[in-house]
Amino acid sequence: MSTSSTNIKRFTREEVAKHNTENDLWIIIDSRVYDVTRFKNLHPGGAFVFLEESIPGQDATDAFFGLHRYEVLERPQYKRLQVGLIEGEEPEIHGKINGELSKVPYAEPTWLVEGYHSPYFTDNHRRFQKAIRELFDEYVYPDAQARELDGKRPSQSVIDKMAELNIHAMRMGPGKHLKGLTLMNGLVKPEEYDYFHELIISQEVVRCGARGYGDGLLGGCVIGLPPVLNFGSPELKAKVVPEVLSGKKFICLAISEAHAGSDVFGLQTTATKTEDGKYWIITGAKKWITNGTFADYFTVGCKTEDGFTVILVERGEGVETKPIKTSYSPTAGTAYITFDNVKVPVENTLGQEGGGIFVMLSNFNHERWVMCCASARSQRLLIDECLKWTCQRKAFGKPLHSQAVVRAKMAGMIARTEAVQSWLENITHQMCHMSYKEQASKLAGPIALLKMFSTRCAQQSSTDAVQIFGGRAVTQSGMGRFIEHYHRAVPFDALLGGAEDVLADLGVRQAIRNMPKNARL
Ligand code: HEM
Repeated sequence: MSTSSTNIKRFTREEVAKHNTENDLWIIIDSRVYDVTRFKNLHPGGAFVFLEESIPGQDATDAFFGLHRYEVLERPQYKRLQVGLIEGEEPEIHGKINGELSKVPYAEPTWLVEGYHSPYFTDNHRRFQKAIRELFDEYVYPDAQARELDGKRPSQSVIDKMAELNIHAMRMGPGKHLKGLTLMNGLVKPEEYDYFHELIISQEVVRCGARGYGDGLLGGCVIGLPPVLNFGSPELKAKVVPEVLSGKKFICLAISEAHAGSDVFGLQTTATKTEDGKYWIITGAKKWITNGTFADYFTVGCKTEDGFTVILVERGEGVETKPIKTSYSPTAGTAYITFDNVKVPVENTLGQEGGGIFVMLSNFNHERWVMCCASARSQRLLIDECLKWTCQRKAFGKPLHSQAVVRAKMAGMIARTEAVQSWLENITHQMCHMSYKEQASKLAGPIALLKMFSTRCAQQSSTDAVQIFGGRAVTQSGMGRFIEHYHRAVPFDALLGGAEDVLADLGVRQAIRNMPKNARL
């Protein structure tokens, strides 16, 4: 036995082999030596596993990684079990390294993989991605894991950190609202900021693998603030926008109702004017409202005399929000909201009275495109998890990937993910070169079809991932915890922003409308 300069004791494998009894039991995992003599009786997997023939005093690396995620070794209570390292060896296995790109094939989009090229992303995008990833790995990822467990909304400290760098503002896309702001400590100038920068933020958020938290992290603002930005009066914007973008107040989009989801004309929440014409009186209920439980502002779709009108409501008398228990976590703050004779100044009307459909439609494209960014990136988590698992898990004496059926599932998963990202990058490029109006006329169909395609791919891949992980994909802890979470939450992706069939139909109807009158077979 020797002690290195870093004070870690070094043992030869022969020395470790002597600690091979029930009362003196050591094991080796990736060159690290663990004394599990006392721990074995507390081990969640039982004491007996340590007494099997191939374990006491021996290298248990393969046995360990067939049953545990790397993160188990990082927990402080287990780190303490390490008594030293093997002489002349260094640990090689690692879990997630903060800020780094995954080296697992297809786990990152091509533009981030060394040796590959992209016509769309510049060096500035690359520097931006690196800075965002470092920040999110350090602050967002740990908060996401903790909040998924306790169900609380994302910590204010994370929201403040993002506000400091103007990330909430950047999530609204390029535009006038960025003017004069310092973005990511000056890494990108407001006039340089484009949809590819925004795509990077939307894609990095979902790497935390916590779907409810992802929405909790001000998803409501991404869809609820644009109507204020684009259609609010200058006075209203001057009050609300800085409060929301600085993370001091929260906003959500409140359109869907128990009896009307995608069908905005079926809404029953009504807004009627007071006799003096100065106020709206709003009554009704909204359902499935992301961030609603903690929102201060509600961008509300209302039935009015002239049709459908969008009005900004501030939390106050007559507004009540109740949490809805969803298939993902309460972190998202999904709410059932009731408005009981809520009095709102008419100055809070967003856009024209009766022009609500225009307000909503102009919001849909960007909103659905953000959803595509998230869905496309989230599918890579499945690839990353499944490739690692199929390599480290041995069944019938061989790694899982030795089964052709497993490889075939992986092939589909990779092909679908790459197809979705490529189409997304193409559409993003179009957005960078089109006015908002052009985007509305030329891209509504393609974005709807991409969203439909992306979530179908995601659902197929998640079903395949469950098959690959087996029983582990249905438990909320352990090896398959991210797969379990993904599979549980993915149907939601396929609904928000319009159900798959509705979007598919929208895309094809637009194509039919654009058919040249003289085209014949
Ligand atoms: C320092 C060494 C070890 C630590 C700290 C440890 C810790 C844990 C923990 C925390 C769990 C709960 C599940 C999870 O969070 O993933 C677990 C489960 C388990 N462990 Fe270990 N373990 C160690 C070594 C081993 C070894 C060497 C074996 C096998 C030879 C083993 C077999 C199991 C089994 C069978 C389960 C149950 C797995 C399941 O429910 O899917 N463990 N262990």
